[in-house]
This record gives sequence, C-alpha cells and structure tokens, in this order.
Amino acid sequence: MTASGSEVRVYVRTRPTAAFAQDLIEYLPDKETVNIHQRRVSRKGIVNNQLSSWSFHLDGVLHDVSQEEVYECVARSVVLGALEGYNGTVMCFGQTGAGKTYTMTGATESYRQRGIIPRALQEVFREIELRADYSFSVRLSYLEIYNETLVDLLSSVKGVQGPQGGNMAVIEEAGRGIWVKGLSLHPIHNEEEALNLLFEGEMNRIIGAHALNKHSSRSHCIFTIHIESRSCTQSDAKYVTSKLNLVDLAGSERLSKTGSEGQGQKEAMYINKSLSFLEQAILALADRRREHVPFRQSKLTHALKDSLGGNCNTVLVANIYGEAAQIEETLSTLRFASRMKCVRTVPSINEHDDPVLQVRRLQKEIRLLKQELSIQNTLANRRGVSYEPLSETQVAEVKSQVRRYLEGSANQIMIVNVRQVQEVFAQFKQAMQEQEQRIREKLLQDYSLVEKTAKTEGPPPEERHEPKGTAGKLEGRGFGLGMAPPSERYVQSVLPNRSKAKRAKEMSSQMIPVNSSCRFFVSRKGDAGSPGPNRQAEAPGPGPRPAGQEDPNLESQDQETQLAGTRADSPPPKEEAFEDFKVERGSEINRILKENKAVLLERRALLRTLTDTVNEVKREIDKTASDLRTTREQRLSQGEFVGVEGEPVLDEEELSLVLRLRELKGRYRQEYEELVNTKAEVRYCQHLVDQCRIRLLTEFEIWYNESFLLPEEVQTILNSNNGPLRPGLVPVDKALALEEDEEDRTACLRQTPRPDSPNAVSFYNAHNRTLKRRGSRPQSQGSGQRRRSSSRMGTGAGRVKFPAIFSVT
Ligand SMILES: Nc1ncnc2c1ncn2[C@@H]1O[C@H](COP(=O)(O)OP(=O)(O)OP(=O)(O)O)[C@@H](O)[C@H]1O
Repeated sequence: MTASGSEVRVYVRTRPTAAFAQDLIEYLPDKETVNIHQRRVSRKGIVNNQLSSWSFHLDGVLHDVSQEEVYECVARSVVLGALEGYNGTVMCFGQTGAGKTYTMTGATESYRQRGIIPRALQEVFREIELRADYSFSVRLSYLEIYNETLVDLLSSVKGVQGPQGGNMAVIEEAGRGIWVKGLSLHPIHNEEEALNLLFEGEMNRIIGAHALNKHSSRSHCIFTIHIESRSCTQSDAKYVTSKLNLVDLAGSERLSKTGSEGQGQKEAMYINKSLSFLEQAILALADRRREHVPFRQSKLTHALKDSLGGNCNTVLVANIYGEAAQIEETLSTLRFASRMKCVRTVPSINEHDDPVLQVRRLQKEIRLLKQELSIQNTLANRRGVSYEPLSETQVAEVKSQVRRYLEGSANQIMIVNVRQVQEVFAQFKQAMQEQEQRIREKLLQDYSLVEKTAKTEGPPPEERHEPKGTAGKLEGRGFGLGMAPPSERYVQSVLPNRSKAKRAKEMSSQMIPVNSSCRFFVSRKGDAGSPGPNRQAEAPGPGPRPAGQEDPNLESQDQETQLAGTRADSPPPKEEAFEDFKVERGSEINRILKENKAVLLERRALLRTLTDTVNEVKREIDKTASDLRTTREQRLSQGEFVGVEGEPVLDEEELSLVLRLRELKGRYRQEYEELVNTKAEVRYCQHLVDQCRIRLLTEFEIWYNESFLLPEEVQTILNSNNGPLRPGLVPVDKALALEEDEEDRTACLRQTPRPDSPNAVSFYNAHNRTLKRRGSRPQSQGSGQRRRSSSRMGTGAGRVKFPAIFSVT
C-alpha cells in the first residue's frame, strides 16, 4: 500500500453454483472485467430475446478460486499495511446468500477453507514473530449492528465490564477518529486467543433462515484488530497504531424472493434501509463535487466513516450469486462495486509521539530556554534572578512577608518572578485555612458537651414576625442605616390564637434537606404539636415526611414510636434498629451530633438576642434623628443662635440630641458587627450538624443492610479475600468466578478434531474451546431471536451458519 491517495480496490467473487448463468455473466480473460447481459422485459412484462449489456471494470474477478487465493489477492496487503501503521478495511457486500460470511469468516469443513479473518489473525501473529525489532500490542473488538442497534459481540467474554447494549454509541473525536463507546477491547497475545474471541463473537451473532440462505446473517458485523507497535531498538522512535476492520455486511434481499415474514421481514427492512444509506454515502463520496457526505444517516455509515472516506486502505469484495434468477441483484451489486471504485481514500501512517520521549524533549527545551533567559538577564543587567523552584529559605521568606502584610506591618509584597507569585498565593491560602481551623477549635472548646434539653425557643424562621424599620446592612458612607432582609431578622412572636394543631404542623415542616435522595425532619422534644402515642413512626429514609407527622428525632432516645409488627425471620423495623444503632455502633457520631446541635441552639438564641438589640437601637436612632430634625426646624424658624464672635451655635437640647445620636450610631455599629459574626457562626454550626446527620444516617443504612438484609453466604463472599466489601460494590470477577465454577462443573467432553496442518493447532484448539463453551450455555427461550450459540449445537435446529468450521472430520 502506498501513502499517496488511492482508489478503493474492488473485487467480485461468485458463489459456486451448478446453474451458473454463463450466457448472462461474462468474465473477460483480463480477469478484471465482467459483462452482464440481461434479457429485456417488454412493457407488458414479457421477457423477449433482446439483450441489454453492461460492462464493469474492477480490480479482479474471483471466480472458482480458493479461500487462500482470495485472502492473498484481497486482504494480505491490507493486513501487512496495518502492521506498518496504516488503517485497513476489507468489506464484503452483496445480496443475501452470495457468500459474504463464507468469504469473511469461512464456513467450510476444514482449516484450509477458513476465511479472511482467521487468516488475517494468523498473518498478524506470524509477522509479529518475525519482526523482533518491534514490540506489538494487539487488541480485538467485535461489533454487531442489528436493527440499528449497536451490540458488543464479545460482551459475554469474562472480565468485560462497563456499558453495553443501550449505552453504546458511535463517537467522532478529533485526534481519535471514529470509535464506539461501550465496545469492549480485548488484549490478545497469540493466534489462539484471537480465534477464541472470533468464535465467541460468531456464536453471538444473529442469524435467520429464509429461502435463499438457511443461515443468513441478520446484522452487519465489524471485527476489528487494533495494533500498536513500537521500535525496540530506536530509543527516539515514535510509535504507530492502526485499525484493521473486517466487515461482513448483511445481505440485501427482496422479500418476494426470500419470503421473509414477521421478525425476518422487519430485519430485512432494516438491512435494506441501512444498505441504501451506505449507497448514498458512497455516491456522495464518489462525486468529488459533493461537499457533504451523509455518514450520520445510519449507525453503519457512521461507524464506517473512517474506512470509507478516511486515511484507510479499503478493499471491497462484491459477492454475487451467479444464477440467472439473481441477475438483477447481481447487476445492482456490480453497480455499487463500480461506484465504490471511484471513492478515493488517503492512506497514511498513524504515527504518535511517545509520551516518555515527549517529556525528554520538553526537558531539553526547558534547559535551552533557561539558558536563553539567563543570557537576556545578563544583557539587561539583571542579577541574581533565579528560575528554579523556591528553596526552603525562600519559601519561609515569602511566608513571613505574607504574615506581615496580613498583620498590617508591611504595605506591599515585592514580586520577583512567577514562582514567587504562586508561593504568595499558596501562603495566603494557608493563612486562611489556619484561621478557619482556629475558629473551629475555639467553637468546639467553648461549646463542647452541652446537652440540649430545653425547648427550642421561638417559632421557625419563616414564621417569625418582622416589624418594619428594623436594622440591617447599612447604606452610604460605608456604614449607614437600613432595613434588615427577612432572613436576618429574628423577632420572637408566637401568635396567641393560632391553633395547637396548626402550630405543630408548621413546626414539623422545618425540613432539613440532607441530599436529594434522603430527607428527614427535626422535631423538638415536647413541642405542643407532637403527635400522640398513636402516631405512625417512619424510618429515616428517602422521601419527605408528610406534614403533621413527626420524625424519629435523631437525638431523642426517649421518644415514643409505635413500631410496626415484625415477623420472626424478618429484619427489625428500622426505627427500632436505629435506636439501637445510636447507642451502640453509632454512639460516637450521635454524641457529636448532639453536641453540635446544642452549640447551634446556643448560637441561634444569641443571634435572636442580638437581632432584637440591633433593632431596638435602630428604632432609637430613628426616633432621635426625628427629634433632632424637629428641634432644628424649630430653631431655624426662630432665627439662628450665634456666639460672641458671631459663629452659629447649638442650643443645649439640640446638642444633647446630636451627642445621643452619635452614641447610638456607635453602639449600632458594634452590635451589628457582632450580629454578623454570630450569623456566620450559626451557619457554620448548621453545616456541622447537617454533616453529622448525613454521616449518622449513611452509617446506619450500611450497618442495617450488612446486619439484616444481606444473606450470610453473600456476606461471606463479600468479606473474603480482600477484606470486607460494602454492598453494591461486588467486584465483577468474584461474580464471574462463581459462574466459571458452574460452567466447569457442567462442561462436557467433546471430541477433539485432528489438525490437518501444524499451523492449524491454534485453530482447532480455539474451535474446541468454543464448542465446550457453547455446550455449557443454556438454550435461549422461544423461537424468535436466534443467536448462534443457541441454535447451532448439532441439535438439528438447522439454522446454524458456522457449523462447518466446527464439525471437522
Ligand atoms: N465460494 C464459496 N464456496 C463454497 N461455498 C460457498 C461459497 N460462497 C458461499 N458458499 C455457501 O453458500 C451459503 C451462503 O453463504 P453465506 O452465508 O456466506 O452468504 P451471505 O452472503 O453471508 O448471506 P447473508 O447475507 O444472508 O448472510 C453457505 O452455505 C456457504 O457455505
């Protein structure tokens, strides 16, 4: 393959038949030209003897040739190209039953008649052995597109994790090209491993039977070999990657000929539709004037975008069924093939920089740039400028500068270089964190071990009465007078004629959200509206509690709860278990929660007092200011007072009002500042309480599940090997290990076929393993969908496409 632009190579292959239509299909001696002659049909539908002829010039005609010749002619160069870093695609196209799967995978009774994929895998590993100067890594994937749905044919392989089925999608990414999200990639180390995977995927393909093919593929399949190679000898070499796509398209079919019905008919419609989108994409690609190619119309064209119009060596095999009855389909296959021949691709090696090498290169560049900088500094007479990371002494110096700046003893910090700027910011951050820690410790010191026993004073914030003209953030001159927003006002007010029940309801609606999936209420011990002994207790768990119901309070161990009846073998009610949990395993976190709540209540009470005080002072300020205005107006209306030297003076009353106003404003500032600080403390305490609640509930849920819900045998498995595991975190390999034991127990011995060539050992080993695996799989239910694994066990189901490969004699 060359690196310059090239046309897609196209071959035609005929399925052998006793009734080959030699008068209609003519292969010229150049072995590249096919002429098709078709009898004309009159307007009345009567076939007459006049012939219409078409000539197709392709890259080769494969008529009566062996599987080996097909591989040599069609695929070998593409496979070798892939080992050098070129992407490659070999694709079989044609009507149903024309021999696509036979060409691609092989469906013969002997190793000699295997198809392109097994041969390509053999070639890859043979070449890898020969190229000792390179280290290769090979991975496989096998994608099926069935009724416009992406399916991972290797998802049944042990150890495959991650999204499959519905979560799969074709993704286009700059630098990575086209790839399929959710498709498993399997590292392989030799031909046998690769064949195991191929056969596993083959078993999982969907097949169906119709008049033209008993084992018709009902889906498009893309088997991909991903290769990466690195030179072992050249340390500065780049590495190359490539993808080799081996595509077995589903066959186009005419329902009138295949007689497909029901599911088969639906599948045929999907197949024909996606093939028609493929034709549209090829038409657009072949027409150089077209700017847009509709790749995204179907999953197939999207997945093959790189292969059809990208940097790929692409080969098409047009499979035809050489009987006269199929001449129209043959003609349309050849038309598609000749259009495909006009498509150009630009094969290029996928070369990448080795990240280790890149680091080395960048290190070298940094060295050069530093030298350059030092020359520039010398020229500009800048001395002692360092670009190295800061030493410990330098860091200590920056730290001390930042401290002095924060304390106010330094007005500025001299900036020298970028590293120092970064260190300055780091020191600011550290100072802030230390300050935060100090506050936290002080709070814990001052308020630890205070038990909450008193009733919560006052109603919830949303219920509090808000008088007008209260204090809050101030306007103007940095600190003026203004209104406190509702959230900042706490004025105690219990409405006298509100009914008990209503108050209880409003109290219980003080909901504290923990997270989106877990909410609970805080209710206070002894509240007027507490439900009586008949109230229904609810377990702490997801979902809001209906208004009027009280929560099993986290700290109220003396609360009465009516527990639901229990069965002897059922887990205890959560409420009961929760109480036990709080005094046993959760006692420490419950104690901390209680202490935090006590501090929170204390701070809230202080906040209310401060708010009252601030509002009181504000009212006094308003009144004094108004008095002062009135006094001033009166004085001015009587004429101005002047002193001995004629300067304006205040009378005694006005002076005392001015002084009073000043004193009040000073007080206001002081109180307001304290209010703001206390509010911050309340927020912080609330945060701690919330965290404790979440922790307590989470721990409880885990403990409850572990203690009562999981069966003992599951707990034993979870706790084996690597220590205890949390529910929901069962490693897949453990689950699979169980499955494997089961398989091993039920696997039956099968006859091992005798290799007919030393090279065939891997092939037959893989084949036997596949048979064994298939033998241990349960038959699928119903007659509708037909994965090969369920239908091809020599049970006489007769819908098996691949059996010949396995029934070797
Ligand atoms: N070149 C060939 N030599 C021998 N047998 C062949 C050849 N081509 C096809 N066959 C046989 O013809 C039958 C149909 O072939 P195959 O299943 O490969 O068709 P297909 O194009 O894949 O059909 P579909 O699109 O319905 O899946 C198979 O039994 C296969 O073994």
